[in-house]
Amino acid sequence: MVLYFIGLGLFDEKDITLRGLEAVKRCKRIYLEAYTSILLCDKGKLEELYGKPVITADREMVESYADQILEGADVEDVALLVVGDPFGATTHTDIQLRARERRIPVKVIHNASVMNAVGASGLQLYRFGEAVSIVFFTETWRPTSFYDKIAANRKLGLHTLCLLDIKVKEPNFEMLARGKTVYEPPRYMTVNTAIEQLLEVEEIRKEGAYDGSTMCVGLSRLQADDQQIVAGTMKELLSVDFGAPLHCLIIAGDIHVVEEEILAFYKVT
Ligand SMILES: C[S@@+](CC[C@H](N)C(=O)[O-])C[C@H]1O[C@@H](n2cnc3c(N)ncnc32)[C@H](O)[C@@H]1O
Repeated sequence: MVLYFIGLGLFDEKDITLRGLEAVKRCKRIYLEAYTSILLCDKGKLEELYGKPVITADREMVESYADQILEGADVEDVALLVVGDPFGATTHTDIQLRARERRIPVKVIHNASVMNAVGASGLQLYRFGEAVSIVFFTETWRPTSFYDKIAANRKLGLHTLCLLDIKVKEPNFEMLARGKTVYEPPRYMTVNTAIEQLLEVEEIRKEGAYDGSTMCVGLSRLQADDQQIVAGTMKELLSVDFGAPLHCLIIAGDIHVVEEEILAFYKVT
């Protein structure tokens, strides 16, 4: 029997591949990785399409309770559905390794992923450096490891794909202090917040990795009918409304003449 990792694609229930759908129909148990799906996927619509129940697996379950998912996968097919591509920016290494240890065959059914932001932006894959994640700053936690990576990329003239934070299952700390566990609604980082944070870090580090005049491309809701791709300087993009989730950002390095022509179509108006 098989443990399937099945990509759901970038937007809604219609983006699963035919190969993915056939595999889902064979599976006895279907788990949905909750992390990005909370913002994008209507579990009810998936269940209607598949004609069977779908179990939400939060990150904790996927990472720490992989055994629950694997239980019985040696006698029946089990699927783990992941928004985007199963291995796009997350590798699910732990559950894969445990499946292999138990000699459960693993099959991956790929799909479109946030990595398609590269092509969608008109910038060229081979001119990209290391991707970074930008997480929400809090009063006490303002990690800036992305700064050095962006600086290194830009020194080499390379573009940087920035994945933006999603907060799921975040406890309300006031309630926690009163002994009650209540979760905040899920939230996602906008292109605007990402740029504000980036500029704040540049203001502190002052190493000139980028500034308000650095060319960027903001992308939101890729694959949706109302997807947005807008090119402009950091300062210009600050006032663009990118709409509903999800968002990501590309910080351009040196822009090739062909890339320039495509970016002109996406230029902020
Ligand atoms: C961990 S990554 C993506 C993982 C997913 N497995 C994949 O392959 O796309 C999640 C981040 O990618 C970006 N992202 C995902 N889907 C997107 C979309 N449709 N449009 C714009 N950005 C997206 C957001 O910044 C989001 O926080």
